Amino acid sequence: MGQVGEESPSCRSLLTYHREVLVSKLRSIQCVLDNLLSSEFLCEEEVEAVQRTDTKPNQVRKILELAQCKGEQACDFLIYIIYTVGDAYVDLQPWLKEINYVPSKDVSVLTVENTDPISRYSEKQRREIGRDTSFIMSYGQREETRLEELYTDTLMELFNGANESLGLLDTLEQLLTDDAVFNPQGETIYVVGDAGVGKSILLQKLQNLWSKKELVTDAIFLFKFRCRMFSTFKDSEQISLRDLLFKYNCFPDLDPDNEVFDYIVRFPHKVLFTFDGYDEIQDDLERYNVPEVSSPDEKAHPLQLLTSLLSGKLLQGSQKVLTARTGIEMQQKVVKKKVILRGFSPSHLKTYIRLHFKDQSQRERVEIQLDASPHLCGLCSTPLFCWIVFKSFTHLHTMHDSFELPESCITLTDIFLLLCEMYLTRSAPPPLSIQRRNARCTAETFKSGLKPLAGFAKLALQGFDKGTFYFSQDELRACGLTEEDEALGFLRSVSEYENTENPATFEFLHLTLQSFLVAFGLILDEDMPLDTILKFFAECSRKKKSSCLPCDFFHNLSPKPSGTRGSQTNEHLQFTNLFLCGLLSKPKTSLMEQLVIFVICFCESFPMVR
Ligand SMILES: Nc1ncnc2c1ncn2[C@@H]1O[C@H](COP(=O)(O)OP(=O)(O)OP(=O)(O)O)[C@@H](O)[C@H]1O
Repeated sequence: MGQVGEESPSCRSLLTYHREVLVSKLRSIQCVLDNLLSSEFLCEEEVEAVQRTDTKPNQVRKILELAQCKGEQACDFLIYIIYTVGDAYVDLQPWLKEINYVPSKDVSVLTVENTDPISRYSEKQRREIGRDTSFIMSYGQREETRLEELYTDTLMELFNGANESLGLLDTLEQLLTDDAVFNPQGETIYVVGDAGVGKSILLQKLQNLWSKKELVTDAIFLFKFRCRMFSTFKDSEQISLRDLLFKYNCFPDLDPDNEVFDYIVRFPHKVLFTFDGYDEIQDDLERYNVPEVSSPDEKAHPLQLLTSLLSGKLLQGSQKVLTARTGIEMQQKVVKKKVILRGFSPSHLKTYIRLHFKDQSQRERVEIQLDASPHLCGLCSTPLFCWIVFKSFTHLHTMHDSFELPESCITLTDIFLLLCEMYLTRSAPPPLSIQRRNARCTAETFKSGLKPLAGFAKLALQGFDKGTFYFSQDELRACGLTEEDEALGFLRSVSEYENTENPATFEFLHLTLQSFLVAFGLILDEDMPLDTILKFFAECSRKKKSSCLPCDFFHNLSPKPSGTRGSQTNEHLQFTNLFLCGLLSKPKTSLMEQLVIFVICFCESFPMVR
């Protein structure tokens, strides 16, 4: 029997005294019925009789009557279900406090299974998010690394509204706390950082911790979005908030009464959102410039739903973490807390080296080389570049005994050339020891892999041209890329929920790689007159000064198909620009000249870059 103090009333009488509260607040009837049935307090016929009863309040009345007929233990167990499945019976938790409910020994030994749609949905999300976030995806399809084996903390600096530093965050969890909130009316935690500094991985870590219930938060639901997904909708498309949440994350099972969505609307603070890559939709937002939505039942364009969520017009009080590249400004009134990611500190870098290199001799070798090259060390503070350098080092070192990292003045272009070289040598069989000793010849590697490289360059260029980041297998084939090429590592597959409207399944490993390949393709194209490339620079710098809408240059080169929208930011063009400079710089001219001559001689073997 439930103990409610010394002179505690029986559970049976509690159900009578508090009938009104119970009738109005007991939701999730199915969970109560399932448990009363499995513990044999009710039989199948009685459960069916409840289900046949017309309204919810009448169903509750019927359950109360049945429990009271069955006796004290059945009533006790009914209250115990409400007590145990707290998530489902949120509204009745104050009532349990009011009656000072403490479960009796008799019912505590009985098993309660949580079959409530809300808890079930939360568990489903945790399972799916756990599965989706356990690996670092950028390692290509054939070589994934577990997040927990490689995730390394990075420097996270807090700022206030006046962009004054408030110091460093000690742990990832502090991101969600109220510390350093400079605008309590704001709704969004804004995380910014340069390309490749680890914004997406930070969100992935946060999501992974949540999936394992290791994140200190009240949120029982987590919805994760990549912002670029919001640009894939047609201008005229309108969807409901419900569809946005469930269709692009996961659907609640066995929820005929829409309880999950109703719960989200009633308890938004139980929801955590992560939105990655706000910079990727800046142009669309500016162009769209539409009023926000304030009703969760109203259909609207997904971009409207996004801005309404971020501002708190929809689901006010839900927690939202938004990432963007440095330089993208958000409306101050929306931001409650701002964090700038600074990449690896020297000690983080040491940890990352330890995690990355299991082989001690390789680890020591890399440490020595990094210590000797502050320039390389500086580049390695950006996790993406660090990963490329380490990955290339590991791979090329297994191919060639003599491989060392470039000693001084290594540039970003060198890093991306190294990455391409690594991918192109990947498909080669493991070298015999005699071959390993042969000197590494970068130009030969590029020549032998030029066909797929030209294909990827063409694909990258087409993507920039159309303002898309996703590619279908047909588009790959049209660029001359084979199934084997897909696995080289340049591309990774897109998560199934990110783009369900679109058959596209691939994206480049990272946008900076796409920028690099665009630059590579522009130079490789023997039909590309020099003045066009020069025009590119002029165009790019003019765009920088003016409105920062970068797509016009590409529009000039080829007309943009109707219905597509340019959403790259100027930064992607700036990266391409930077790589063009790098590839045309003196130290690289010999390699590029050899490749261009090679393309001209064997023209018919290559998918034309343009
Ligand atoms: N904290 C980290 N620990 C280990 N590796 C990391 C970390 N952060 C980033 N990386 C590596 O760097 C790569 C790029 O990181 P990420 O995609 O998160 O960058 P980003 O800041 O989101 O870049 P962008 O703005 O271009 O989207 C990851 O795929 C991973 O290999």
